[in-house]
Amino acid sequence: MLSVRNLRKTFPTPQGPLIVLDGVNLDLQRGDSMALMGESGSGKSTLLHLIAGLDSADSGTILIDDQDISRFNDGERSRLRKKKLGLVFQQFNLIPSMTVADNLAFQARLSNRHDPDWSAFLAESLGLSGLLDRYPEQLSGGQQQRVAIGRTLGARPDLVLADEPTGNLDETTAHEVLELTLHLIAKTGCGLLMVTHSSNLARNLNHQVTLHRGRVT
Ligand SMILES: Nc1ncnc2c1ncn2[C@@H]1O[C@H](COP(=O)(O)OP(=O)(O)OP(=O)(O)O)[C@@H](O)[C@H]1O
Repeated sequence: MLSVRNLRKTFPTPQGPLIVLDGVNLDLQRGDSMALMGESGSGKSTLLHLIAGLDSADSGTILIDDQDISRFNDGERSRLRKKKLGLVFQQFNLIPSMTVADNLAFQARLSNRHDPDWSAFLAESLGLSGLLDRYPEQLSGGQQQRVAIGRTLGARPDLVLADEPTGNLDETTAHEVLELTLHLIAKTGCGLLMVTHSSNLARNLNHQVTLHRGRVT
């Protein structure tokens, strides 16, 4: 479902162009999970942003379900994000003025895919059923990230892109949140590409790749 070919990205800097991605190739099938690792500054977030259509590559192709999104204009990219992609970040990015229930339903409502049964199933699976009337500031970090993951899966994305989703959590909580996420990813059959610095966490995903000197190894 995701196929990245020969992706190149440079950033202009006062010292000249900085080559961050120098011919990246990557494949991810539906229902599969992949950990994207690499040292700080190796280009992991840059790659995720390109796949999410938040930035443009210099050259190369990004096929999502056989559509080359690197040729998409801004409107097409934003429609793609709404219809097919789910994004999860290290910062939970919940809406502080909304309850857990409304945060959970937010993405699905935006995509016209709100399904109360699916929402209730996600809340139950993520251990959030007893917290639906609370506000984000009344939750722990792990609970907040579980809401963020439920909000993303609520819209039934085909591909979830997660940038250090457990980076703000302690190790035990990070493992718990990841386990729940992988269980739900398997249940929905979507793909997961997750940036992590932790080889302990990466081990739980089906595939592990590393970005080094602009390439995936
Ligand atoms: N908009 C930009 N302009 C110039 N340089 C940039 C820009 N965005 C990122 N970079 C540079 O590109 C390189 C890759 O950054 P990126 O954030 O993708 O790395 P990363 O692997 O995600 O790092 P970390 O693990 O620290 O989050 C870094 O050297 C960074 O300074």
